[in-house]
Amino acid sequence: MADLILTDVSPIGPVLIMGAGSIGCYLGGRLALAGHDVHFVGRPRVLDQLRTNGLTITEPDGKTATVPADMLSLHEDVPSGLGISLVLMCVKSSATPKAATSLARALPIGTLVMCMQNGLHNAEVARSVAARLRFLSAMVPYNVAEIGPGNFLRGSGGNLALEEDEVTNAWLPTLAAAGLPASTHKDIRAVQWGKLLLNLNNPVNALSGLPLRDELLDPDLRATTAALIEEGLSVLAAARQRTAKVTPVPTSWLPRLMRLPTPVFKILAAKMLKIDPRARSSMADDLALGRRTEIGELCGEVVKLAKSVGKRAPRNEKMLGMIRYVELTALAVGSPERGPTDAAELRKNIETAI
Ligand SMILES: NC(=O)C1=CN([C@@H]2O[C@H](COP(=O)(O)OP(=O)(O)OC[C@H]3O[C@@H](n4cnc5c(N)ncnc54)[C@H](OP(=O)(O)O)[C@@H]3O)[C@@H](O)[C@H]2O)C=CC1
Ligand SMILES: CC(C)(CO)C(=O)C(=O)O
Repeated sequence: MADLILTDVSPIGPVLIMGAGSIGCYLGGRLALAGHDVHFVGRPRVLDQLRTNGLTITEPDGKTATVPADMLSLHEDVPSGLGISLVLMCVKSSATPKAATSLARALPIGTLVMCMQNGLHNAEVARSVAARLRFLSAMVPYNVAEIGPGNFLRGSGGNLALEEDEVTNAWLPTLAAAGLPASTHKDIRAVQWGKLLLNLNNPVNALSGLPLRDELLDPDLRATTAALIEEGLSVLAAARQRTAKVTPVPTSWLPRLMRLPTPVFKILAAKMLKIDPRARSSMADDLALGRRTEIGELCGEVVKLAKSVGKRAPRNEKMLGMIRYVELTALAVGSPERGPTDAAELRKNIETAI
């Protein structure tokens, strides 16, 4: 039953979603449900599902709504001449250069592109290949998973964070009215680093083969993530890089919190555990589909920052190597050939990395 309602067409110009995947379909779906003219650029694999089933959005409280297939504007290439007023860049980081190039070929000079991706440098990378467009950074705090054909579930909470600029400030009411509350931030880099520290859980989640909630309830897996975050925090301190708080508790508390016994963790981290039991990390999706992951944009950034201040980050180096190995052997985690990584062994590997 549809609990959310398609509303009237809005006064702003069309929005283009570059990369119709989990995040793109959720954000674009919310805007379409609010009556905006949304154009989705994606792969036939995803677009065919949307053509057959429409686009369904499910919220954490179970509320669901569908944009019918005949109301979706789906494209395999970036369309030109539509007067696009905003692009949401939702491809994985490794796809940014190609996606930015395609956008620049089709869209007018100065078109606003908000990079909604994890990691730190997508906007700069995009600018370096497509300087004629206006790329800004943003951060998505919540998880989105495809739970059925064309059905995208937001599995956790939080508000979008956008790089502060007069143009992003102007978009806030529109986004909020579409159910996408957002705030703007002068120091978006600090926000991105805060999110990156949380994303150090992505490889642990991906290797575990478990949904996020189950993974966070395993003490060895939590301790593995805690070890990666702890190292990240010490590198950030050495580099004097600020991080913004992106969780209910300050990021610096996370290692201690995550090492608590599970019954205590369950109580103290109750808000953090408000995750749909089906939610998994974006890196788990990548490994399951045999795709390149964003490990270089996550653990790789900690390793790079450490080098820049004459240090090393052995735990993040180790995790980077482990994920690269899985990518190279291209066997899905959880498949009979590979199986999930043993939690206690993973913890030992990371905690003792030198
Ligand atoms: N999923 C989540 O819960 C969260 C994800 N993020 C971040 O958001 C970003 C997007 O993640 P997510 O939505 O999970 O990724 P998905 O892989 O689900 O979606 C991206 C889609 O874009 C497609 N694509 C890539 N390049 C192009 C192109 N040039 N033209 C058309 N389509 C293209 C991809 O196809 P193909 O696979 O063929 O490349 C894929 O279908 C990532 O940086 C991720 O870290 C942030 C917060 C939460
Ligand atoms: C929301 C979160 C932290 C979930 O792991 C994420 O960013 C991801 O899956 O990439």
